[in-house]
Amino acid sequence: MTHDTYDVIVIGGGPAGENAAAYAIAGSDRTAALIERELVGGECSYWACMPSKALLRPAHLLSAARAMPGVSEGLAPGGLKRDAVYARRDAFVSKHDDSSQVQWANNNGIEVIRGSGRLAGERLVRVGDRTLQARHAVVLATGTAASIPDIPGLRAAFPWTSRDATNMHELPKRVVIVGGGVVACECATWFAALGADKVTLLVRGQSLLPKAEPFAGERVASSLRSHGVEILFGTSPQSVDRPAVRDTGEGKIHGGPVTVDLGNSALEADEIVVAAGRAPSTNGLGLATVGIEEGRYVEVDDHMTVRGAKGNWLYAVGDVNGRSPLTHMGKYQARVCGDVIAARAEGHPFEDPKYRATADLHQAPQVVFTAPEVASIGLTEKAAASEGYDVAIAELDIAVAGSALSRDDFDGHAKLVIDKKTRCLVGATFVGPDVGELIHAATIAVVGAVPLETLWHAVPSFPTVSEVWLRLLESLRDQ
Ligand SMILES: Cc1cc2nc3c(=O)[nH]c(=O)nc-3n(C[C@H](O)[C@H](O)[C@H](O)COP(=O)(O)OP(=O)(O)OC[C@H]3O[C@@H](n4cnc5c(N)ncnc54)[C@H](O)[C@@H]3O)c2cc1C
Ligand SMILES: NC(=O)c1ccc[n+]([C@@H]2O[C@H](COP(=O)([O-])OP(=O)(O)OC[C@H]3O[C@@H](n4cnc5c(N)ncnc54)[C@H](O)[C@@H]3O)[C@@H](O)[C@H]2O)c1
Repeated sequence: MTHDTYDVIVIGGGPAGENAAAYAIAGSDRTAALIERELVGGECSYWACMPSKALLRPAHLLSAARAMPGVSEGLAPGGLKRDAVYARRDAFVSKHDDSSQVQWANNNGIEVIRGSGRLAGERLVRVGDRTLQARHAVVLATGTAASIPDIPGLRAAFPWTSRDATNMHELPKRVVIVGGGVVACECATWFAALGADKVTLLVRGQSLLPKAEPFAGERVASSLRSHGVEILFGTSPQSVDRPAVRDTGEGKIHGGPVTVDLGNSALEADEIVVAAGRAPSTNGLGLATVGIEEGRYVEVDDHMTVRGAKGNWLYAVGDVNGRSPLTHMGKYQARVCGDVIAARAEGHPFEDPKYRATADLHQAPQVVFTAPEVASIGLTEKAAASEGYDVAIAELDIAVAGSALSRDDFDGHAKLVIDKKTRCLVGATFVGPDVGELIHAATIAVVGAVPLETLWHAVPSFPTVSEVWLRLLESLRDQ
């Protein structure tokens, strides 16, 4: 057995782990090991953000082209060319070859160790038959995995998860999706756009995207329906039956037809996709060896230090801490974490705001790449009320010169949530084509605590979709 010592050991080489390692040793002679059991780059690069957005973008472009006189007439008949879309997606996931990310790590002084890492006591990590010792810090960045609900027959039916849906090579003609959250809505969008005959969403609640402003879920539902997607609210599978299950590989149809019992009725499909949330990848991580409970999100303070572990050497960043399961917020936490590790290692004070994650709980932006897109930052009206804010609301359809020019069928809606006491935004939501590009202005207004009186002087260019800001501010002039 060999013992190796590093200044920093990171378990999990997704976007959060990579950034924590890089920031913790940047500009120093500290050493870092990054332990990864699959591919460096993590879920985001190969099975989540990148492939899903690569599948969705062609659908958005085709829809915009179809709505534009002078362009639509020149389009070839039929829909998207599936093989070309898959080929571009495969390029974005580097055909599941992580050598360029390993090269990036090496160029930044990080040693990549292949294998499954687990804690073995204070500052000790086991990987294979090696025991590694950390001088300064161990960072947990192991992410999450898809949850499979405990529905009789579901697991045995070998359902698709988001890994298969994002890496699909075969299109199930009839597909049932369990869930009504972000993954379910994005998946339904690309299945319909790529030519599935029947897409059915089984939503146990009464709305899509329940964490967003209600109008967002309503607009996405109405658009999905207009593309032939059936949405069954208040519905959860009672049991699932698939007599012929085959391990055909990722993104290939996993056997014969699936029957989903809905209680009063049954549905038959060629594939069932589970999009019912995520669970933290902490089982087998050895948390018990340092007194932390396994199988739960790892709780951290704002420095990303794990609560309950003595001695300020154990950190957790990204999805595994459950604070804000988005790539950009995991990377933000990783930058904070890396800077804190560096400051502690060098004996510097770390009182400055850059050493504390303050934006990931209530000031996180998110773009859901459905058609229409849903872009939001901060608190919804309901969340602001439950946080005790007395709020003013500005809300209107996005109907400005810029939107009319961008596409003939532009249909969008915007809402601002303003704290009456400070006259600053605490939340904003935009729904419409390409509104993802509007959200950073709102993020700056929320995080920068820019009062309405100052925002008035931030004049949007004519004719852009951003002119909606002027309309929203005008609607607040008497409040
Ligand atoms: C379908 C889908 C689409 C998404 N789209 C977006 C999007 O558009 N934008 C966005 O911001 N977010 C999106 N997300 C969320 C995003 O993928 C996650 O927030 C992000 O991947 C979290 O990064 P992470 O580094 O914390 O974890 P991960 O990316 O999950 O990486 C964790 C890594 O740790 C490794 N690992 C786990 N346990 C061990 C161990 N014991 N030893 C060694 N290695 C281990 C894993 O193999 C993995 O590589 C999407 C998620 C899904 C499912
Ligand atoms: N564009 C993006 O930013 C993006 C895209 C995809 C995923 N993500 C992130 O990835 C994470 C996972 O997304 P998700 O959609 O899987 O989770 P989610 O929490 O957004 O949605 C889960 C859905 O599954 C349903 N569900 C849960 N258990 C169920 C059960 N037993 N039976 C029936 N339905 C059940 C819930 O009611 C909910 O509708 C989220 O944090 C999301 O923000 C982000």
